[in-house]
Amino acid sequence: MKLLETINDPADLRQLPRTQLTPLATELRQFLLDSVSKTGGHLSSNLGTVELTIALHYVFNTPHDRIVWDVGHQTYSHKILTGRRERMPTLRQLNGLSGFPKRDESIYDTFGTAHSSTSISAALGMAKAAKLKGEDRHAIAVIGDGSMTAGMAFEALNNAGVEEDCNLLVVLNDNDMSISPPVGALNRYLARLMSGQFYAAAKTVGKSVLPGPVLDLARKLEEHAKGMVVPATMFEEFGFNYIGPIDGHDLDSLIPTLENIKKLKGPQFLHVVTKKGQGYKLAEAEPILYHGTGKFNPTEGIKPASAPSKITYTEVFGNWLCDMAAVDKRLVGITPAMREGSGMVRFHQQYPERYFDVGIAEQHSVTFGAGIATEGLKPVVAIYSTFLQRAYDQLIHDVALQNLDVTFALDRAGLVGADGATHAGNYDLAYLRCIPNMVVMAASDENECRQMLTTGYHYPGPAAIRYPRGAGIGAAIQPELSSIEIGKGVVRREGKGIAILAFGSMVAPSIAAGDELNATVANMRFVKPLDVELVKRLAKEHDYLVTVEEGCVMGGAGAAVMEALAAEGIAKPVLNLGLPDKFIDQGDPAALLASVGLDAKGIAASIRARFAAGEPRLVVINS
Ligand SMILES: Cc1ncc(C[n+]2csc(CCOP(=O)(O)OP(=O)(O)O)c2C)c(N)n1
Ligand SMILES: CC(=O)[C@@H](O)[C@H](O)COP(=O)(O)O
Ligand SMILES: [Mg+2]
Repeated sequence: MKLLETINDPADLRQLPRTQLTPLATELRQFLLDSVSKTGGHLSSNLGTVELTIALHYVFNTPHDRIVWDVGHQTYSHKILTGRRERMPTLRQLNGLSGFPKRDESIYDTFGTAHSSTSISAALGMAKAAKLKGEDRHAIAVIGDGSMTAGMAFEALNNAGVEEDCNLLVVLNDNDMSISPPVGALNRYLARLMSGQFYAAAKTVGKSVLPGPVLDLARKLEEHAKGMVVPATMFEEFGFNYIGPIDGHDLDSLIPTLENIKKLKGPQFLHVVTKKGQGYKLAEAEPILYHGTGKFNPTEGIKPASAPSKITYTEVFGNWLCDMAAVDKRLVGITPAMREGSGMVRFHQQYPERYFDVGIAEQHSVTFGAGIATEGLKPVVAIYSTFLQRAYDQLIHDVALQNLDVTFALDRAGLVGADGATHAGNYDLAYLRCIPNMVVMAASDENECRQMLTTGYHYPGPAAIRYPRGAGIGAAIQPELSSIEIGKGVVRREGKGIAILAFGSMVAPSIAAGDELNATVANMRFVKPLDVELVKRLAKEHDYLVTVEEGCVMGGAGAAVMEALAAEGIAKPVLNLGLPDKFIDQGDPAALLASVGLDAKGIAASIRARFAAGEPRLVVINS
């Protein structure tokens, strides 16, 4: 029997002699590779945290001691060691394991994560709560170097450093990578810490004291960290006891160091150095490619698609950005750490001086853009819908209130599939349309996306263009940079009785539903300003109105239509279709849409169900 198969709980792990941990790590890494190659998932980060995960569960008494994983995209080993090994084939699929920690999935998942940089705050809260309740436990935040760049992480450090009675351990998992190469001054600082003599010295110390007195090591480590290389690290200035850097793949360094730290009181900071993709040569060489993968053959590695696939919205944006930058020198492109995901690799190559990866710092990215706009340049902030949630006040206070000319390219709008509820861009229409000065557009196809980007770019105030993850309907894209009229929708299908007012990605399935019901279908294009004239006309010429959006129904585009009707004093039966008032977990995007009735069949069925009873005109439609 394989060692890994004997571990169904961290308590089993803690029974193993230390000598078995290295073979266990080898098995675990192989299991991870096999498993992720069959399901897809975040491979590079998980390969990098195998030893760290084993060491944390081995040394700490989980789940009594709390581990909070930042982002949580590196928790597959944690899932495997905490009783979920056999469910790994269901990872990131409908009704399967989440790709992130989830409190209702396991008692070992102490805090739900997926948006980065929350772990120190959450772990500090747990540590403080333990003190208040008189409970003796450790709280451990494991945070990557990329996630460490966010303001939230520093807000938490600032707070934690003075909480001297808290048993908080922050483990900085430093692999010198975000999704893309890391950026910024913190990265430089960490590189300086790592390049010092101390790294080698700490490893030697870790080994030489085994199995000697543990407190000795702690003292030695402290001496080294504080005196021999850097007088005081930034983390010590924050009030932490800084230990490291140590080799995060060396269990003989990790375990004694963690055992020592466990005995220390107050806020501790352990700096471990790991390699993204560790143990799988292809991922080590190309950690970005293997950051998030689909299914692949591990022997061959990820191969470029043989047949050209349909262009994605992300590519539409990336191409537009380069084309617009070529004709307008004022254009500046900003990404908060999502160069690849947002389609900005080519722009970075072609216009390095106008490209800004600001790190995982969504709030800063928006206000940075606002500052650039005040000087007459034209910032385009490319940001996933879900991550713009982080920068809501910046959007209102810094951009919209001053009516600054910032264009927001909102990728991953609507359901995103395998990442699930944490990453779904379901709220943007609702949270954007209530902000004065904003223009808010939802693209229904690739060409319209390009036109909307141009329209938003030329609009002299804040404008947001939302588009979904993946490919669109395959519309031909016109090369010119043409605009559309702001606040005007278009009727795409003339029918009778029912008018479907569709937004963005819901236009195509609404047309198919319209064909089935002989309904009129309008592509509304703008959520703000809404085409009120079109709404009035459709209301006048039809008996029933239906709004359809891939966004939350509450407060969304359909609500905008209802408000317009009320403001005009028009009473009309209206059905609002969109995402329900619940979080939707991971799964195949098409299946998820169908599950909430947002495919053509579901739209038609909802319309029939809503308007059939006692509505004679529908008898005509159905006949
Ligand atoms: C608030 C937020 N912004 C962006 C992301 C997208 N994202 C996920 S992982 C990641 C890189 C994180 O780097 P690091 O913490 O160093 O972990 P690593 O991937 O190196 O293991 C980014 C940018 C996110 N999850 N949350
Ligand atoms: C963990 C995380 O936030 C990212 O890695 C995210 O999963 C990327 O999503 P996309 O695959 O949609 O770019
Ligand atoms: Mg990293």
